[in-house]
Amino acid sequence: MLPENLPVYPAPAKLNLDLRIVGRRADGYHLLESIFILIDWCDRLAIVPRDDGQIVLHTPIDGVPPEQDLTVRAACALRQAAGCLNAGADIWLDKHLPMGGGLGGGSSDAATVLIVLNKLWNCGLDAPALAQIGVKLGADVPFFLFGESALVRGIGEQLEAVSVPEQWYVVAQPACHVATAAVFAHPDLPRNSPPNPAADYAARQPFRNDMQDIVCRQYPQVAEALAQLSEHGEARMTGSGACVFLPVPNRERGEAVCAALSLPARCVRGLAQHPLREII
Ligand SMILES: C[C@@](CO)(OP(=O)(O)O)[C@H](O)COP(=O)(O)OP(=O)(O)OC[C@H]1O[C@@H](n2ccc(N)nc2=O)[C@H](O)[C@@H]1O
Ligand SMILES: Nc1ncnc2c1ncn2[C@@H]1O[C@H](COP(=O)(O)OP(=O)(O)O)[C@@H](O)[C@H]1O
Repeated sequence: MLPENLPVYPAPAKLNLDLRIVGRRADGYHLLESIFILIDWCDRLAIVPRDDGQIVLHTPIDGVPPEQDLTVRAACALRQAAGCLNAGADIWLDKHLPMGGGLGGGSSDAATVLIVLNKLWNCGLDAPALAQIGVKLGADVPFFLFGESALVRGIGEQLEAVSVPEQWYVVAQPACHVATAAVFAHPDLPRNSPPNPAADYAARQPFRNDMQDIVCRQYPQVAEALAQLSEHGEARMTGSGACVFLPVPNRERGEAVCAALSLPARCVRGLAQHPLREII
């Protein structure tokens, strides 16, 4: 899928271990408090600069026009912000993460492009400048640029590091795509969880996801996936779904749970840091 002999840049997925809606902005966007972690399930990208000013995605995704792909939008936004208007790039994306699954794949792809092209084009932008570009592409992009477990607040732009114990997870993939905007617009969505600014893994427990009940009502496949996973422990939905996850003590246990489910699932490990952390 990627050309041979080129460096491969990973774009890891995220899980929302805890997700609360604590209010709403004047423009209708919801204010969240969420513990985000990175996991070792990744899209893979190859990125090579070109000097004719063109940004070419060689691997368009079915149903996503290249100019709307978050990789291309990230490259264009960086070029604009850095003022290097003649910079171009060849981009190849080897997509592994389910789309619209609440795993943040598109945002992570965008973050990886920002990190890598900031170096390859010698833009010299610092992390806050990249995050400012990123949040306009997607609410989860600043988290991927932050590069470690975080308490994320606002709509995704306020980040604070959180120490999360090393952990394995089973991630199960119901056969549906959740329309995030419709879930946020639902009249019965809980919007008033009490704010709790403590960036502390233990103090925030028990974890929950304020979007989960509405999504389960509207998508029986998500409810069924949660019911199956819950037979093995405390399962929850990630983001606005559709994927659901279960913490497990080790890989062996995770593989055994996957084998017992009747839907696609994989055992993944939490990452302490983004694999590109050293070049962020
Ligand atoms: C809830 C999270 C948690 O990570 O879900 P996932 O997308 O990862 O599942 C994200 O914050 C999702 O943010 P984002 O990725 O920007 O959502 P989008 O699909 O772009 O938003 C679609 C629509 O949902 C509403 N929206 C989105 C984010 C937010 N904090 N409040 C909102 O009210 C807005 O109407 C927006 O136009
Ligand atoms: N590179 C990309 N990868 C995934 N989705 C993309 C990409 N570029 C644009 N999109 C669009 O963004 C939507 C949300 O993608 P994704 O980040 O995978 O979901 P989620 O926010 O639920 O984790 C997709 O349905 C797709 O239309």
